[in-house]
Amino acid sequence: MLNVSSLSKSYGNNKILNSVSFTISPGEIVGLVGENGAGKSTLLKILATLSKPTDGTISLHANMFDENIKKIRRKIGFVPQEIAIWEEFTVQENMVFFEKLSTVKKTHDELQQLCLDMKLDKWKEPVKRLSGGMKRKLNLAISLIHDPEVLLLDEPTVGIDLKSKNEISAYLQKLAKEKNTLILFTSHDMDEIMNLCDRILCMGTDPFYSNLLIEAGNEPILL
Ligand SMILES: Nc1ncnc2c1ncn2[C@@H]1O[C@H](COP(=O)(O)OP(=O)(O)OP(=O)(O)O)[C@@H](O)[C@H]1O
Repeated sequence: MLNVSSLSKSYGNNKILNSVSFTISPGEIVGLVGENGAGKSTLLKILATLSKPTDGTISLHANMFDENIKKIRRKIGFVPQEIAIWEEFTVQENMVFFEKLSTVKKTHDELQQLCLDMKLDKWKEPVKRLSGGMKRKLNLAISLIHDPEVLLLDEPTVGIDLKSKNEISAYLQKLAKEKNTLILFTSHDMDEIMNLCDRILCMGTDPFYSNLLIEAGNEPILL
Protein backbone atom coordinates (compact mmCIF):
# COMPACT_ATOMS: atom_id res chain seq x y z
CA MET A 1 0.00 0.00 0.00
CA LEU A 2 1.29 3.45 -0.97
CA ASN A 3 0.18 5.95 1.60
CA VAL A 4 0.50 9.70 1.02
CA SER A 5 -0.46 11.83 3.97
CA SER A 6 -0.83 15.64 4.16
CA LEU A 7 1.82 16.15 1.50
CA SER A 8 2.72 19.74 0.64
CA LYS A 9 5.30 21.24 -1.66
CA SER A 10 6.27 24.87 -2.13
CA TYR A 11 8.80 26.52 -4.40
CA GLY A 12 9.58 29.71 -2.51
CA ASN A 13 6.21 31.33 -1.79
CA ASN A 14 4.52 29.31 -4.52
CA LYS A 15 2.53 26.46 -2.92
CA ILE A 16 2.14 23.72 -5.53
CA LEU A 17 0.79 20.85 -3.40
CA ASN A 18 -1.45 21.69 -0.47
CA SER A 19 -1.86 18.85 2.03
CA VAL A 20 -2.49 16.06 -0.47
CA SER A 21 -3.57 12.68 0.95
CA PHE A 22 -4.46 9.37 -0.73
CA THR A 23 -3.67 5.67 -0.67
CA ILE A 24 -3.16 3.25 -3.57
CA SER A 25 -3.19 -0.53 -3.28
CA PRO A 26 -0.97 -3.01 -5.14
CA GLY A 27 -2.48 -3.94 -8.50
CA GLU A 28 -4.41 -0.69 -8.81
CA ILE A 29 -4.08 1.63 -11.81
CA VAL A 30 -4.68 5.22 -10.81
CA GLY A 31 -4.82 8.20 -13.16
CA LEU A 32 -3.73 11.67 -12.16
CA VAL A 33 -5.42 14.48 -14.06
CA GLY A 34 -5.50 18.25 -13.82
CA GLU A 35 -4.75 21.42 -15.72
CA ASN A 36 -1.21 22.37 -16.81
CA GLY A 37 0.76 23.45 -13.77
CA ALA A 38 -1.57 21.76 -11.25
CA GLY A 39 1.40 19.89 -9.76
CA LYS A 40 1.09 16.40 -11.28
CA SER A 41 4.76 16.10 -12.27
CA THR A 42 5.79 17.62 -8.94
CA LEU A 43 3.83 14.93 -7.10
CA LEU A 44 5.28 12.12 -9.24
CA LYS A 45 8.84 13.39 -8.72
CA ILE A 46 8.33 13.41 -4.95
CA LEU A 47 6.93 9.85 -5.09
CA ALA A 48 9.92 8.86 -7.24
CA THR A 49 12.17 10.24 -4.45
CA LEU A 50 13.71 12.78 -6.84
CA SER A 51 12.30 15.75 -4.97
CA LYS A 52 11.55 16.30 -1.29
CA PRO A 53 8.19 17.46 0.04
CA THR A 54 8.00 20.59 2.16
CA ASP A 55 5.67 18.78 4.54
CA GLY A 56 3.82 15.49 4.99
CA THR A 57 4.75 11.82 4.85
CA ILE A 58 4.83 8.99 2.31
CA SER A 59 5.11 5.30 3.09
CA LEU A 60 5.17 2.09 1.08
CA HIS A 61 3.99 -0.96 3.03
CA ALA A 62 4.56 1.03 6.23
CA ASN A 63 8.17 1.86 5.28
CA MET A 64 8.55 5.62 5.60
CA PHE A 65 10.20 7.17 2.52
CA ASP A 66 12.57 9.47 4.42
CA GLU A 67 13.86 6.62 6.63
CA ASN A 68 14.29 3.91 3.97
CA ILE A 69 15.24 5.77 0.83
CA LYS A 70 17.49 3.07 -0.72
CA LYS A 71 15.02 0.27 -0.03
CA ILE A 72 12.15 2.38 -1.40
CA ARG A 73 14.08 3.33 -4.56
CA ARG A 74 14.55 -0.34 -5.46
CA LYS A 75 10.77 -0.75 -5.43
CA ILE A 76 9.97 2.23 -7.65
CA GLY A 77 10.05 2.58 -11.42
CA PHE A 78 9.73 6.08 -12.85
CA VAL A 79 9.17 7.14 -16.43
CA PRO A 80 9.63 10.91 -16.73
CA GLN A 81 7.97 13.05 -19.40
CA GLU A 82 11.26 13.51 -21.22
CA ILE A 83 12.54 10.43 -23.03
CA ALA A 84 15.84 9.46 -21.39
CA ILE A 85 17.57 6.93 -23.64
CA TRP A 86 20.74 6.77 -25.73
CA GLU A 87 19.80 7.77 -29.28
CA GLU A 88 22.98 6.39 -30.89
CA PHE A 89 22.68 2.97 -29.21
CA THR A 90 20.44 0.11 -30.28
CA VAL A 91 17.50 -1.07 -28.19
CA GLN A 92 19.65 -3.98 -27.01
CA GLU A 93 22.55 -1.71 -26.02
CA ASN A 94 20.22 0.59 -24.10
CA MET A 95 18.63 -2.31 -22.22
CA VAL A 96 22.03 -3.84 -21.37
CA PHE A 97 23.43 -0.45 -20.29
CA PHE A 98 20.55 0.21 -17.88
CA GLU A 99 20.57 -3.40 -16.64
CA LYS A 100 24.16 -2.84 -15.50
CA LEU A 101 22.92 0.06 -13.31
CA SER A 102 20.13 -2.07 -11.87
CA THR A 103 20.26 -4.01 -8.60
CA VAL A 104 18.18 -6.78 -10.20
CA LYS A 105 20.14 -8.75 -12.79
CA LYS A 106 18.57 -9.98 -16.04
CA THR A 107 19.87 -12.09 -18.92
CA HIS A 108 19.85 -10.74 -22.49
CA ASP A 109 16.92 -13.07 -23.23
CA GLU A 110 14.95 -11.69 -20.30
CA LEU A 111 15.67 -8.13 -21.38
CA GLN A 112 14.58 -8.86 -24.91
CA GLN A 113 11.43 -10.58 -23.66
CA LEU A 114 10.59 -7.50 -21.59
CA CYS A 115 10.67 -5.46 -24.81
CA LEU A 116 8.68 -8.04 -26.75
CA ASP A 117 6.01 -8.12 -24.02
CA MET A 118 5.17 -4.54 -24.93
CA LYS A 119 5.47 -5.22 -28.67
CA LEU A 120 8.86 -3.57 -29.03
CA ASP A 121 10.52 -5.87 -31.54
CA LYS A 122 13.38 -3.69 -32.84
CA TRP A 123 16.11 -5.24 -30.69
CA LYS A 124 19.02 -4.44 -33.03
CA GLU A 125 17.71 -1.07 -34.23
CA PRO A 126 19.43 2.20 -33.22
CA VAL A 127 17.06 4.27 -31.11
CA LYS A 128 17.34 7.26 -33.44
CA ARG A 129 15.55 5.21 -36.11
CA LEU A 130 12.62 4.26 -33.84
CA SER A 131 9.19 5.88 -33.95
CA GLY A 132 8.04 8.01 -31.01
CA GLY A 133 5.86 5.15 -29.80
CA MET A 134 8.77 2.68 -29.86
CA LYS A 135 10.95 5.13 -27.90
CA ARG A 136 8.23 5.48 -25.27
CA LYS A 137 8.05 1.68 -25.01
CA LEU A 138 11.81 1.47 -24.57
CA ASN A 139 11.69 4.12 -21.84
CA LEU A 140 9.00 2.05 -20.13
CA ALA A 141 10.92 -1.22 -20.55
CA ILE A 142 14.01 0.37 -18.96
CA SER A 143 11.99 1.47 -15.94
CA LEU A 144 10.85 -2.14 -15.44
CA ILE A 145 14.25 -3.86 -15.51
CA HIS A 146 14.40 -3.98 -11.70
CA ASP A 147 10.83 -5.36 -11.36
CA PRO A 148 9.43 -2.37 -9.44
CA GLU A 149 6.35 -2.80 -7.26
CA VAL A 150 5.35 0.80 -7.96
CA LEU A 151 5.36 2.30 -11.44
CA LEU A 152 5.08 6.07 -11.86
CA LEU A 153 4.53 7.37 -15.38
CA ASP A 154 4.47 11.02 -16.43
CA GLU A 155 2.38 11.24 -19.62
CA PRO A 156 3.66 7.91 -20.96
CA THR A 157 1.71 8.03 -24.20
CA VAL A 158 1.80 11.71 -25.11
CA GLY A 159 2.19 12.38 -28.84
CA ILE A 160 2.32 8.77 -30.02
CA ASP A 161 0.23 6.81 -32.51
CA LEU A 162 -2.98 5.10 -31.40
CA LYS A 163 -1.65 1.55 -31.93
CA SER A 164 1.38 2.11 -29.67
CA LYS A 165 -0.86 3.84 -27.16
CA ASN A 166 -3.21 0.85 -27.04
CA GLU A 167 -0.27 -1.57 -26.77
CA ILE A 168 1.16 0.38 -23.83
CA SER A 169 -2.28 0.49 -22.15
CA ALA A 170 -2.73 -3.26 -22.65
CA TYR A 171 0.72 -3.91 -21.21
CA LEU A 172 0.07 -1.75 -18.13
CA GLN A 173 -3.18 -3.61 -17.48
CA LYS A 174 -1.36 -6.93 -17.72
CA LEU A 175 1.34 -5.70 -15.35
CA ALA A 176 -1.19 -4.61 -12.73
CA LYS A 177 -3.16 -7.84 -13.02
CA GLU A 178 -0.37 -10.40 -13.24
CA LYS A 179 2.40 -8.79 -11.18
CA ASN A 180 0.23 -6.74 -8.87
CA THR A 181 2.17 -3.62 -9.84
CA LEU A 182 0.78 -0.39 -8.41
CA ILE A 183 0.58 2.10 -11.27
CA LEU A 184 0.11 5.87 -11.02
CA PHE A 185 0.21 7.85 -14.24
CA THR A 186 -0.60 11.30 -15.57
CA SER A 187 -2.34 11.96 -18.84
CA HIS A 188 -4.37 14.65 -20.58
CA ASP A 189 -6.12 11.97 -22.65
CA MET A 190 -9.50 11.46 -20.99
CA ASP A 191 -10.35 8.36 -23.06
CA GLU A 192 -7.15 6.71 -21.94
CA ILE A 193 -7.76 7.70 -18.32
CA MET A 194 -11.32 6.33 -18.34
CA ASN A 195 -10.40 3.10 -20.11
CA LEU A 196 -7.34 2.26 -18.10
CA CYS A 197 -7.86 3.47 -14.55
CA ASP A 198 -9.48 1.89 -11.53
CA ARG A 199 -9.57 5.30 -9.85
CA ILE A 200 -8.89 8.89 -10.84
CA LEU A 201 -7.23 11.58 -8.75
CA CYS A 202 -8.01 15.11 -9.81
CA MET A 203 -5.58 17.92 -8.96
CA GLY A 204 -6.05 21.67 -8.91
CA THR A 205 -8.88 24.05 -8.19
CA ASP A 206 -10.29 24.28 -11.72
CA PRO A 207 -13.46 22.12 -11.77
CA PHE A 208 -13.12 21.48 -15.54
CA TYR A 209 -11.56 18.02 -15.19
CA SER A 210 -13.67 16.87 -12.26
CA ASN A 211 -16.90 17.98 -13.99
CA LEU A 212 -15.85 16.21 -17.18
CA LEU A 213 -15.22 13.00 -15.28
CA ILE A 214 -18.45 13.23 -13.30
CA GLU A 215 -20.43 13.78 -16.53
CA ALA A 216 -18.83 10.62 -17.90
CA GLY A 217 -20.06 8.70 -14.87
CA ASN A 218 -16.77 8.66 -12.99
CA GLU A 219 -16.32 9.87 -9.45
CA PRO A 220 -12.87 11.49 -9.26
CA ILE A 221 -11.05 11.96 -5.98
CA LEU A 222 -10.19 15.63 -5.57
CA LEU A 223 -6.72 16.39 -4.22
N1 LIG B 1 11.95 23.28 -9.81
C1 LIG B 1 10.95 24.18 -9.79
N2 LIG B 1 11.12 25.41 -9.28
C2 LIG B 1 10.11 26.30 -9.24
N3 LIG B 1 8.86 26.05 -9.68
C3 LIG B 1 8.63 24.84 -10.20
C4 LIG B 1 9.65 23.83 -10.28
N4 LIG B 1 9.10 22.71 -10.84
C5 LIG B 1 7.82 23.01 -11.10
N5 LIG B 1 7.53 24.28 -10.72
C6 LIG B 1 6.22 24.94 -10.84
O1 LIG B 1 5.28 24.13 -10.18
C7 LIG B 1 4.01 24.19 -10.85
C8 LIG B 1 3.54 22.77 -11.11
O2 LIG B 1 4.34 22.19 -12.14
P1 LIG B 1 4.16 20.69 -12.60
O3 LIG B 1 5.15 20.44 -13.68
O4 LIG B 1 4.19 19.79 -11.42
O5 LIG B 1 2.67 20.72 -13.18
P2 LIG B 1 1.90 19.63 -14.04
O6 LIG B 1 0.55 19.48 -13.43
O7 LIG B 1 2.71 18.40 -14.18
O8 LIG B 1 1.79 20.37 -15.45
P3 LIG B 1 1.73 19.77 -16.96
O9 LIG B 1 0.37 19.17 -17.15
O10 LIG B 1 1.95 20.99 -17.80
O11 LIG B 1 2.84 18.76 -17.09
C9 LIG B 1 4.22 25.03 -12.10
O12 LIG B 1 3.76 26.32 -11.82
C10 LIG B 1 5.72 25.02 -12.28
O13 LIG B 1 6.16 26.22 -12.89
